[in-house]
Amino acid sequence: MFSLIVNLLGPFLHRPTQSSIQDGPAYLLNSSRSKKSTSLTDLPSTMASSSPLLIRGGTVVNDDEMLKADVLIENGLIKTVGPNLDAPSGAQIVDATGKLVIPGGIDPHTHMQLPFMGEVAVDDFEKGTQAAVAGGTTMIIDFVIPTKDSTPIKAYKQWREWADPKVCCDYALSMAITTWNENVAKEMEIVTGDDYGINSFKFFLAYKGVFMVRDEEFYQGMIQCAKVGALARVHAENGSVIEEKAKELLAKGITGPEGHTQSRPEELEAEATNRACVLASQANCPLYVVHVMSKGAARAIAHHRQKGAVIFGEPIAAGLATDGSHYYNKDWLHAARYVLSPPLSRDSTTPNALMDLLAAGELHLTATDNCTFNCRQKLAGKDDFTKIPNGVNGVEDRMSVVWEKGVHSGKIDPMRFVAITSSVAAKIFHCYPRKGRIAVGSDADVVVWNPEASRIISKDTHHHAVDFNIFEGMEVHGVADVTISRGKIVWENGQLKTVSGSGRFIPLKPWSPTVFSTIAQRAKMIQPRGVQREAPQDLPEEVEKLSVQNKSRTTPGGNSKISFS
Ligand SMILES: NC(=O)NCCC(=O)O
Ligand SMILES: [Zn+2]
Ligand SMILES: [Zn+2]
Repeated sequence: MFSLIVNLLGPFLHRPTQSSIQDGPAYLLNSSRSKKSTSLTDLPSTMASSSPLLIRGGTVVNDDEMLKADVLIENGLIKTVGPNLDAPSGAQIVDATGKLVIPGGIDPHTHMQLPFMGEVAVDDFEKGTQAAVAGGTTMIIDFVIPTKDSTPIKAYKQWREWADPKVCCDYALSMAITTWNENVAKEMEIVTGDDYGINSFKFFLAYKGVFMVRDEEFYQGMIQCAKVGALARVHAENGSVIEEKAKELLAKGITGPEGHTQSRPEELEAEATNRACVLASQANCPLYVVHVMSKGAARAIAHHRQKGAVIFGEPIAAGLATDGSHYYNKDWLHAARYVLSPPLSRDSTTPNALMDLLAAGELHLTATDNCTFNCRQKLAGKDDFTKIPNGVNGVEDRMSVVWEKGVHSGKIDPMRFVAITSSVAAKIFHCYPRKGRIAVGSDADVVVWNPEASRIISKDTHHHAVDFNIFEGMEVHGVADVTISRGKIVWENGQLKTVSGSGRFIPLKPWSPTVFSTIAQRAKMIQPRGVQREAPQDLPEEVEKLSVQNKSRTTPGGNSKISFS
């Protein structure tokens, strides 16, 4: 299969002597952030002093090229990319013959140790990032989610305290806006500054009473996003109608996990996605729709993009590889394991359709929404499906699932694979080419990917803390043989070699050019326009008389009491 792909892609395979970063963001090289920031002069001693690594004999794959080249890594960075490189003294050699050398995966949507629905997700920042690197992902973007009575900055500090000592690969943060007031607007501006490194905000249109915001709050939040150069992200479902439907189902005695999917029909995802796109256009704000689970939602995104809106669509591994038939399984626990929101599609053709849209460029990148609750935690909803903690695994298996459904099935080539698992995320979140590219000067987050190997996914062999796997028994081709994080091997020969806390926080700058170039220009074109007029004159006498008569006239059947003010 792989040799076939290489032959087909012959014209793309060139052999430059060296690749280089053209537009590396200078701020990353002289950052003056807190201890856990990304300054390259502030690497942990384990990394700074690690021996050079030479990856030999592989095919380097970026989102726009495939080339036979060796990759030399020193001090956590890619030092050289080129053919037949000499090994510096003391270098460790990684043999990549017959394999691909790809940028480490970036999962832009995870919830490690999220407190949610009365439970805390069991994959914490340590287990979650270990699972990530075991599957070839070397960076996650997790969400700070303030409760309604907290503040963005307080919550941000909490997330950093949770993550910094535990992460085994690099990570960044996105932030949810769960309430709206002047202080929130002010803190949004603060956290997009250098000291915090947030460049996207997520709005929930679901989870009423918990995280959900009203349309006017969402609209105001997006206006603020556009002002501070941040991307708006949205969980698009109609939370108010979902709540009503859930009550109806419970009243009819439907208490099992099948009620979860029936209370959240796909139309409610499509409606909210469409609404989010409309409101984003009104706010002239770029929009990123997380976990696109249905054809209707994808269609809404495509419709608005065709009208020129800047919108990105993110399907997740679960939605690409499983469907909603599980909710009707006779075994309650089996069905409950698949409860996430929006739910898996009940249309069994949806997973393939979502992959087709990724192939066609109508959807743009993949994530996981990794948010794991074990069987005991899922049982919190045994008498009422609305109490089953929402969330599933994915961070370990995403790369293999996307390879299987995309490349192995012949829908996409390895370059598109790199794009939708890594480079597009790096571009959207403004850390490209530091991340998401094999190039001189980039962070040495590199995976030796074996396109010929296959594995069977199972809870018995995965590295998550959770006690089941929604992909259980699935055979996937494409396996991470070696994962390198910041120049250190963290996964090899089926063994983790991680150090807790060795991952770094990656501050993300606002005004990503991938996201904002058209938005900024459009802002200039759509300034509100007033009309210069003479001051209104008094009405001519005969018109004045007529309007007095009209006021006193009664219509047949009486005057309407309806007021439109
Ligand atoms: N998706 C899900 O069911 N759980 C995590 C929270 C969210 O992203 O909605
Ligand atoms: Zn969500
Ligand atoms: Zn999520």
